Amino acid sequence: MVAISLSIGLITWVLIMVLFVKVVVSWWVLPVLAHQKLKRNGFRGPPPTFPLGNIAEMKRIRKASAAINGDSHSFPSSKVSHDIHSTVFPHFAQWQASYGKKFVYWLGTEPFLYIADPHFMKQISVAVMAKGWGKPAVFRNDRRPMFGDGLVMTEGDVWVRHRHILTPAFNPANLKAMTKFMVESTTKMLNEWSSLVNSASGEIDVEREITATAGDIIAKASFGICNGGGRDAFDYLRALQFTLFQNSTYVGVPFSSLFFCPGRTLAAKRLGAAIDRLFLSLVSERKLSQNSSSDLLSRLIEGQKSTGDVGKMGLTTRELVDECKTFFFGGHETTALATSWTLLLLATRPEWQDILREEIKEVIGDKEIDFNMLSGLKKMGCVFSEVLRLYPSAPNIQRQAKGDIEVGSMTIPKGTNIWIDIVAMHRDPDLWGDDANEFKPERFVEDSIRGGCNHKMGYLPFGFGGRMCIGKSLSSMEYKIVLTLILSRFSLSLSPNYSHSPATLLSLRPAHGLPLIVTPLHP
Ligand code: HEM
Repeated sequence: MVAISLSIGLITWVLIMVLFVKVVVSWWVLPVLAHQKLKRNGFRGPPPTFPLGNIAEMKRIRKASAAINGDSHSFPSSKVSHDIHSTVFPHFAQWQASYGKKFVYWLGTEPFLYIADPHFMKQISVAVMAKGWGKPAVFRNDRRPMFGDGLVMTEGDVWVRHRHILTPAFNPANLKAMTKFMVESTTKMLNEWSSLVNSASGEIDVEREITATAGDIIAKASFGICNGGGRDAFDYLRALQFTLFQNSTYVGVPFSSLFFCPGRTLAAKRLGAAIDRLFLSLVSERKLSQNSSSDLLSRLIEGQKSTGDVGKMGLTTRELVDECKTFFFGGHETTALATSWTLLLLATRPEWQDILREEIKEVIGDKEIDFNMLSGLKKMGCVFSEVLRLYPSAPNIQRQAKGDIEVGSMTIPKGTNIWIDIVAMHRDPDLWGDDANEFKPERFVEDSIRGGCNHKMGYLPFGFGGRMCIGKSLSSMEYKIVLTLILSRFSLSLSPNYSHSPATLLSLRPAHGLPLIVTPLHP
C-alpha cells in the first residue's frame, strides 16, 4: 500500500516537474534564445521584461499620449486631422523614432517583428510564398470564438484547400446577383433617414446606420437571411468584438486568460458558442433544403455536393460554420467603415460630393443601378482608394514565420510574429510626399493602383500576395452602390457633436460614432 502511494507521489512529482520544465522552456528559454538571435541579426527594439514583454511600456506610452491629446485622443469637429498614427498607435510612433521602421517588440513572451518599411516587406514577401505563412498562434487562439478556423486564420494546405473552394463564390456572376440585396437594404435605410431628418435636427450617426445595413446586406448575400433575420448573429458578433478587443492588453502573457481576464475569456467562449449554434442550424437546414439560392452559402454547399467527397475536397459542416462567421464579420464591418469614413471626408470636402454626384449623373443617370455600370464610377473608385489609404479598415496585417526566413544577410527566426503597420506606411512622407496626411483622391486618378506611392508595397489596404483579401471586389461593389444611393438623395456636413477619435477595435473605427448632418437634396 505504502509502495503504491510512493509510486503515485513520485509519478505526480515527475509530471509536475515535466510541466514546469516545459513551461520554463517555452515561455522563458525559447523566447530568450529567439531574442538573442534577433539581436544578432541586427534587429533592435525596446528591451522586454518577463513575463509582460513590452506591455507595461505600451500602456505607459498610451496613457501619456491620452493625457496630451485628451482622454479619447479626440479632436473637435472644427479640426479633423488625418495625421493619426501617433494617436492611434502612440507606442509604435515612439519606438519608430528610436529604432526605425523595423524593430522587435514583445507581447508577453511572444516576439513581434514590427515592419513599416515596404522595401523590407518586399524582400520578405519574395522569400515566403502565401502557403508558407502562418498566423500568430497567440491571436489564433484568442480570436477563435470569432473566426474559428475560417480562411483568415488557416495555414498551409488547409488554407490552400479553403481558398480554392471559396474563391469561385466571389466571381462576377455571383457578385452581380447580390446587386439587388444591396440596393434594397440601402434604400430601406435611406427611407428611414428621410423620416428621421424631417422630424429631428438632421443629425444621424452614419457609422451605426451603415454598419447595420452592411450586416443586413451580408446576411442576405451570404446566407439568404432577409428582413433583419441576421440581427441575432450581428448582435452576438458585435458583443464578441467588444469583449475580445476592448480589453486584450495581456494577449501573449502566459496564463493571462486565466489570471488577468477570466471573465472576458468566459464571456467570449459563451458568445462564440451562441454564434456557432446559430450558424450550425443555418448550415444544417440549408444542407437539407432542396431549394437552391444565389447566396454564398448555397454556392459553397453546391460546390461540395458536386465534388461528392465532403471530407476531402469540400468543406465539412464545422468548416462551413467557421467560414460563415468569417464572411459575416469580415464582410460587413470593413466595407461599412470604409463607407463611413468616406462620408466624414466628403462632409469636410463638399466639392468632392459635387464631383461624385456629377459622375453618378453621367454613369447611372435616372436608371436603376446595374452591376455593369459600377466600373464606370472611376472617380468614386479613386475616393475609395484614398479613404482606405488614410483610414484603412484593416490597420495592420499579421503573419508568423513557419521556418527561418533569410532576408539578405539577416535571418528572421522560425516562430517570430510579424506585425505590418499599414496606418504608418499609408502616411509615410518618404513614400507619399509632404501631402501624405491630406485627403487627395486625385493621386489615384493618375496612378489608380498605388496612388503615386513610390514603392509598390507601400499601399496595402487589402493585404498582399496570395493572401490578399478575397472580398475585395465584393466590397468595392457594395461601396459604390451604397455611396451612389446616399449621394443621390442627401448632402452631408459635419456635426458639431462629432469628435475625431479613430481607434482600433481590430478594425479602425470612430471611437464615438460618426454623427453627421444629413440634408435631403430634394425636400
Ligand atoms: C473595405 C473592405 C475590406 C478591407 C479593407 C479588407 C482588408 C483585408 C486585408 C488587409 C486582408 C489581409 C489580411 C492578411 O493578410 O492577414 C483581408 C483578408 C480577408 N478578407 Fe478582407 N477586407 C475587406 C472586405 C472584405 C469582404 C467584403 C470580405 C468577405 C465577404 C472579406 C473577407 C476576407 C477574408 C476571408 C480574408 C482572408 C483571406 C486569406 O487569408 O486568404 N474582406 N481583408
